[in-house]
Amino acid sequence: MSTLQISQVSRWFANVVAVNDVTMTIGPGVTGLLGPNGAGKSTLIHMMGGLLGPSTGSVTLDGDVIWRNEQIYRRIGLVPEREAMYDVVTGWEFVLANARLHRLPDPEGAAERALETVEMTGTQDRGIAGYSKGMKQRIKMATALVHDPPVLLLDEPFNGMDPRQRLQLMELLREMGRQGRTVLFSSHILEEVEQVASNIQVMVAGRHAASGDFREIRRLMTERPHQYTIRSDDDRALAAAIMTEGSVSGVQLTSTGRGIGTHDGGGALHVQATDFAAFVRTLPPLARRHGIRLYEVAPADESLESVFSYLVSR
Ligand SMILES: Nc1ncnc2c1ncn2[C@@H]1O[C@H](COP(=O)(O)OP(=O)(O)OP(=O)(O)O)[C@@H](O)[C@H]1O
Repeated sequence: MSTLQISQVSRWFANVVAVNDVTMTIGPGVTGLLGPNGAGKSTLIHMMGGLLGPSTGSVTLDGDVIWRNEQIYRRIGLVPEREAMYDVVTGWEFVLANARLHRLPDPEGAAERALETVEMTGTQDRGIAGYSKGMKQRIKMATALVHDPPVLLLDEPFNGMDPRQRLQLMELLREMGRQGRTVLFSSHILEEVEQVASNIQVMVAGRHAASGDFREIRRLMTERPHQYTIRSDDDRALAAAIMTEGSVSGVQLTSTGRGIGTHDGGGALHVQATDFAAFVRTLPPLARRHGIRLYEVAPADESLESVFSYLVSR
């Protein structure tokens, strides 16, 4: 059982701060590292995998510093995001070469086991150049697993996979977690992370924004104030009616200048609801009671960015 500890870690590149004062603990089982593009996930994974050193702070595995510690690399397997591989060799040759680089006592046996784990024995003698994205991903996975490491790090492993390959990889990661390995993978898709990870760490703009199981992360996201844009045949009357609702914390009317109160095609009502479920439930009967016709109710801030910025600003 292995534990990665990231303590007050920052990493910058010239004047770009990629990772900003992050502290987190990653234990056995599957952890999802969730965050939008540019959040610093790859940089953090590279530091955990020993490819990069932190500018400040420390990254350790079971108490041992990872950076420039050759001995520790035997305990870590890293599946990088980039595609580049030695296309001229076969899957078997590639995995075997990695087994030899690790100076394993039985490189052939290790390569065979790793290829079996990722279900690539049937196609292991074909050139990598002819593999699909998912197959390449599995070969990368086999090279990361060839020395049977207790820690497995994967950078955006589901990118470019078709649904079937995605399900297979999810099952493989779950299995690795069940075996007691410490598995961490990055993703920018909450649903993906939810399905595999028992623990989620959220990163936004280089900072550690939240952590917990998917229920806690979901709750943080759904209980945040929701913004809606509403169009109706009488926005002004609707605004007045909505203001009496307990689930609403703010109402604002905008118009195109042709008069508020009648639907002129450009005006709208902007509502901030604190209780998302209650608001959605009460709006239609409320409009009916006041004889107002609803044309459109649209969430105004459903982008991933806004969800994450909310998490960060808590
Ligand atoms: N080698 C580098 N040199 C300069 N800037 C870098 C370098 N590596 C990362 N960055 C910058 O650090 C920030 C975080 O990048 P990082 O790749 O870690 O994020 P990410 O969450 O993995 O995003 P993505 O999913 O797009 O890879 C970005 O602004 C990126 O441009």
